[in-house]
Formats: sequence, C-alpha cells, structure tokens
Amino acid sequence: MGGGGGEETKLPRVDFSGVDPAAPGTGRWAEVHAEVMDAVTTAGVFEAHYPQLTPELRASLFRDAVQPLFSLPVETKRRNTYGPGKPFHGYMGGLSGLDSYESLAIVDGLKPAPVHAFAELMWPGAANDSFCELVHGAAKQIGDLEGMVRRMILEGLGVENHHEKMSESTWHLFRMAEYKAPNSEEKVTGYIAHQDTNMLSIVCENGVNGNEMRTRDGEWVLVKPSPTSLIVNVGNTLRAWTNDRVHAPFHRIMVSGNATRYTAMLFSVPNFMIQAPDELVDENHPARFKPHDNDDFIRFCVSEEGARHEDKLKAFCGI
Ligand SMILES: O=C(O)CCC(=O)C(=O)O
Ligand SMILES: [Fe+2]
Repeated sequence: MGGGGGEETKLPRVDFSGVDPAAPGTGRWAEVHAEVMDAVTTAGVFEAHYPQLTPELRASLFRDAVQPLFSLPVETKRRNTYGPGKPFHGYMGGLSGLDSYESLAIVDGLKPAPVHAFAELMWPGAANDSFCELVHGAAKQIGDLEGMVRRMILEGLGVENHHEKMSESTWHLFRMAEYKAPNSEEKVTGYIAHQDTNMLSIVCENGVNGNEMRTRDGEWVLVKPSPTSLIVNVGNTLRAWTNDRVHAPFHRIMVSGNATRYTAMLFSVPNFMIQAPDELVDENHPARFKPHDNDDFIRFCVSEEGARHEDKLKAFCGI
C-alpha cells in the first residue's frame, strides 16, 4: 500500500449487540470493554457492530430526513447558524476546494427541543414530526453508544469515577453531511485530512464509503463498515483529557463514482476545562498538555497559526 492510499483494510470490529447502556458491567460488557481499549489505544478508531440502530431506521433516516434536508435551497440551509465565533456548530458549505461537501448540525441533538427548533428553521410552519422522530431516534441510539464507549475508556484507564460528572457537562453535536457524487472514477477530496477536535465521534454512513483513516504507519486506508456498523473514532480532546493514553487518528473523506455519500454523525463535546485527572499523571506519564478550554483549542485549529501545525494539540498546549 502506498501513501496515495485508499487501500481497503479491516478496522478493529467490536460487537455491541446486546450490550446494555443502562447496565454497565453486565452481560458481554467486560469482553467488549477489552476490545474497545485495545482499539482506542492502538488505531484510535474501530467499527462498532450496533444493530440497536436498526437497518430500517438507518435507511429511513437517510431517505426521509437527510436527503430532503440537503435538497433545500442553500439560503435555507444557511439559516442553520449558532452565531459567529462557533466553528463547526452549524451549516458548512461552499468551502474552498471542497465542492462536493455540505453539512448541517444540531447543537444538543440528543434533546428533542433543539431537533424541533432545527426542523422549524428548515421548514417553517410545516409538519416536521417524522423528521424529528427520525433524527432524534437515531441520535439517541448513537448517543447510547457514545456513552458506553466513553464509560468503557474511563473504566479501562481506572478513572470511571469521573464518568458521571463528565457526562453531565458533555453536550452532543449531531451533524449530517452530503458528499455529492463527482461522477468520475477520479477521487476528489470530500473533506480534508484532520483530527477531530472533540471527545468521541461516531459516523453512520448511507452505504457509500469514503472515510479514509491514516494508520500510525502513515498509510491511508479506506474504512468499509458493514451495513450494521458505525465508525467510532477518538478526537484530540479525549486524547488531551487522558494525558495522551488514546490515539486520535487523522482521517479524510475521498469520494468517487456516481453515488452520493451521506453521513449522520454524533460528536461529544466538553463543557469543562480539559485537564487530565491526577490519576493519569505520574512519573511514567508526565503531564503532556496544559489545561485548556476546548473552544480555545478549536479556534486555534481553524486559525492561520493552527493551520501551520500537523499536531495541533501539541502545538496549542503541549508541554
Ligand atoms: O462524514 C464523514 O464520514 C466524516 C466527516 C468527518 O470526519 C468530520 O466531520 O469530522
Ligand atoms: Fe472527522
């Protein structure tokens, strides 16, 4: 495999069927937990087999909610904004060099009211119950997975005592993206290579692949999740909070062919200062990052200065 990449590979695959978010530690939890720890400390990404998000709901989410949303006029989609100075919070499109990419995002997408408010903004005065049910239903299922994975990671690092407090001050961004089919065999960039600037990211695809992950050896590999799988990856925020115990992989979206790629994603975002807990800092693991506000880190990532650095977290707050 060469650096030009996009070769297929198998990511670690973790089977979450029957794992109950409401009953941590029971059933297959321990076995799944070990696989999650292995994946996040090595590749930083895995495929989660998660039939709790049913194939019917997935299909309907893309067909009846996500696709109609992207068919709206761009002026309408641009109403999806949460004000200035909040990169990644709302509509993204018309980005230089990313002709095929557009996305919309709901802040606090796990809660019904923000989903309703978003739908009302897109289709004022229209019936939008079915859109809301689909989006909220899918977000809720994906949110359960996010909570389980995050809890397992904290358990694996021996800091599960922080989980509840962390969850209380974590919010979720639900983003829907479209990568228009380029109608060519030539691959085009749907989204440039980056590390995520949040805790955990979970991606649900519509069956059209395009997510390429950079392995620790520097090779780009195409992720081909099964139709019942979601892609879970670690972001730089969790890497910082764990004092560098987990890996935040670079990834990019490359699209080709005649099918449009749609994704629905959930990002967990902190509302607290990012500082590794004392338990994760010792002689063998000296503090790697200064305590910081994640919003400041995000602003750095999108700044001119940030653009000059590959490892933006280290450049921003590395010790
Ligand atoms: O749409 C996707 O497949 C993932 C996009 C992504 O990596 C991101 O929005 O951070
Ligand atoms: Fe990403």
